[in-house]
Amino acid sequence: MENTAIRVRELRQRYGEFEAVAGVSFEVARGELFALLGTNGAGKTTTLEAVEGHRAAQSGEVRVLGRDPYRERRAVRPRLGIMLQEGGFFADLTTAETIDHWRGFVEDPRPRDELLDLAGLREQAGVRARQLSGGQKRRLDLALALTGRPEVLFLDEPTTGMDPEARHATRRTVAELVRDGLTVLLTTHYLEEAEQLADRLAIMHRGRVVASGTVAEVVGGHGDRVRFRVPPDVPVADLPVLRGVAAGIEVDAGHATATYTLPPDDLQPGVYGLLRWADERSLALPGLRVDNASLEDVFLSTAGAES
Ligand SMILES: Nc1ncnc2c1ncn2[C@@H]1O[C@H](COP(=O)(O)OP(=O)(O)OP(=O)(O)O)[C@@H](O)[C@H]1O
Repeated sequence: MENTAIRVRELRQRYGEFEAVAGVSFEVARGELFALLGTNGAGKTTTLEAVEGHRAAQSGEVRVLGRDPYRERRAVRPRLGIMLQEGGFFADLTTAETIDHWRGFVEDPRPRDELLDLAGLREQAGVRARQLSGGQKRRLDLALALTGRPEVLFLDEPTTGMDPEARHATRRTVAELVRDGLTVLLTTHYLEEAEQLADRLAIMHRGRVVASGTVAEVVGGHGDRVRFRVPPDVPVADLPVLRGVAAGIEVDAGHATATYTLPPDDLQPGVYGLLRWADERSLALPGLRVDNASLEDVFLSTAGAES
C-alpha cells in the first residue's frame, strides 16, 4: 500500500485571468495530519476543492489514495470524509435522525451511537437540527463526515464558531482519530490548532506555499529571541555580540530594549555569554526573557509581510 495519501504537484487554478493557486506542491503521508494555513484569499479552499475532487486540476497533478480524485471520483469519494463549511441539514430532523439519514447513504456506516459520541452530541440526540447551536452544528458536520469510516478526512476550518470547550473537545477527537490511523487535511485560521494537531503544515500566501515542514522546522528556522531593557548607564554600542549576532535595538518612551534572535542551537551558549558579560560588569538586565518564535511569528513574517 502506498504510504502517500495525498500528492499535489505544481497545482495551478485560475478564475478568469486571476491565478488563485500558482504552483502549489505538498504531500501528506497516511496517518498524518497536514494543516494548510494562510491569509484570507491565499488559495486554501481552491486547493482543497481540487484535492477533494470537486474541481479538476487545471494544471499540475493531484492524487488522493493513488488516484485522480476528479476523474476517478466514484472510486475515491467513498474513501473520503468531507466536513462541509455549512452543512445542509434538514431543519426538522433531530440529530439522531440526521445521522441515521446519512448512514443510509454509505456502505458499512459507523453505528449511530459511536457517531454521537465522536461528536459529543449524545445529549442532543433528540434535538432538532435547527435548534442546535452553531458549534453543535459543526460537531454534527464532523459526525456526518466520519459516517463512512473515511481513510482521508478533510476539515475546512472545523472549529470556527465553536466555544473554547467545544473547540478543545473537537481537537481531542481529531487527534484520537489521527492516532488510530486517519489521514487529515485541515485548514484553519487558528494557529494554535495547527501547532497542537499538525504533524506537518504549509503556509500559503497569494496562491503559493511560502513555508512548509513540521511545526518545529517551520518555527525553528526562525530563531529564539532573547530580550532585556538596556540598563541606563550602558551605551548601546557596548552591548555584546552573541554567537555572531548583534543586538537589535528598539527605543520606546526613552527606554531601549535589546533583542537578539538566535538560532536554536545557539540559544544556550548565547544566553550564557550574555549572563557572563553582565556578571563581569555587575549589571542587572531588567526584564530579561527568552521567547521561542511561535507559529504566529512565522505566519506574520512570511504570509503577512506584504499584506
Ligand atoms: N469562483 C471564484 N471566482 C473568482 N475568484 C474566486 C472564486 N473563488 C475564489 N476566488 C478568489 O481566489 C482567491 C483564493 O480564494 P480561496 O477561497 O481559495 O482562498 P482561501 O485561502 O480559502 O481564503 P479564506 O481563508 O478567506 O477562506 C481569492 O482571491 C478569491 O477571491
